[in-house]
Amino acid sequence: MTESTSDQQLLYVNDQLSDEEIQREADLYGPLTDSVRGLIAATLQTEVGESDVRRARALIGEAASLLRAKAIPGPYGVRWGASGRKRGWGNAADGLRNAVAPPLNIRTDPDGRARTDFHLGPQYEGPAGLVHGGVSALILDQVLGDAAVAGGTPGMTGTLTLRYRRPTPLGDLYAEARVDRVEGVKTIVVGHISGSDGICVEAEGVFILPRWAREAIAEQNASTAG
Ligand SMILES: CCCCCCCCCCCC(=O)SCCNC(=O)CCNC(=O)[C@H](O)C(C)(C)COP(=O)(O)OP(=O)(O)OC[C@H]1O[C@@H](n2cnc3c(N)ncnc32)[C@H](O)[C@@H]1OP(=O)(O)O
Repeated sequence: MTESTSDQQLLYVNDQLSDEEIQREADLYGPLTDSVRGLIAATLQTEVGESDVRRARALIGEAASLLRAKAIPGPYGVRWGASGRKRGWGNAADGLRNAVAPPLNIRTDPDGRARTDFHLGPQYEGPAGLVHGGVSALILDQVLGDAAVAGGTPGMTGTLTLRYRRPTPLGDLYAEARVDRVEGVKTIVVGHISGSDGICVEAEGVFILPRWAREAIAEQNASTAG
């Protein structure tokens, strides 16, 4: 195992928070994240005068100092509470505490399906009035990955193949994914994003349970059997 792999594994933390504590945190930080999303859109769209822009900068700086007074030093990582509920709240695609993440609320089924209705505002623009192709890839990577997790065969994205069939409009959109097949440590998932005119982007992903996770599971199984 390389040093960076073991450093990365330190970011998987079981912090034993109760479901009530997790919910309290979600109720506190979720709205903060939404406020910052609103700020990002306002920063993009504002046409106020120079003095108001300068005043807004000072207020934002004050808010950032307030929040930084007590903060974790690096990435959020992935945390589990006492009941096993997982929080990837720093995730760039759907982290509850990450204002960069599009506002996805992905629902999953244990048969290996995931879906989400979502809205992309002006901060996700690529071509004029249209969704940036990289943003579509980000969303599909997450939705397909969540389908693999829901089906019980999680993995890191090994390969993600996209076909941009028609321009994706900003606004109300839908994405879904399903596990197509499992081949050993590889889970092949297919999905798409659609808008009001139909499917805009199709995706196929190969999600692979990494070697270190396979070794950890094998060690756990050996110690249980022994
Ligand atoms: C707990 C999990 C967290 C689960 C987390 C859930 C969140 C999901 C959503 C977030 C998704 C992300 O952003 S993930 C971040 C982006 N992805 C990454 O950074 C991955 C970087 N790459 C890697 O870490 C690695 O290369 C892996 C894990 C992909 C594969 O490494 P490995 O595990 O050592 O693989 P290895 O033993 O050589 O090969 C196993 C099998 O996979 C095939 N294979 C190997 N690489 C690839 C590949 N890129 N694309 C296709 N197939 C591949 C091999 O041919 C072999 O097939 P066969 O001989 O068995 O047929």
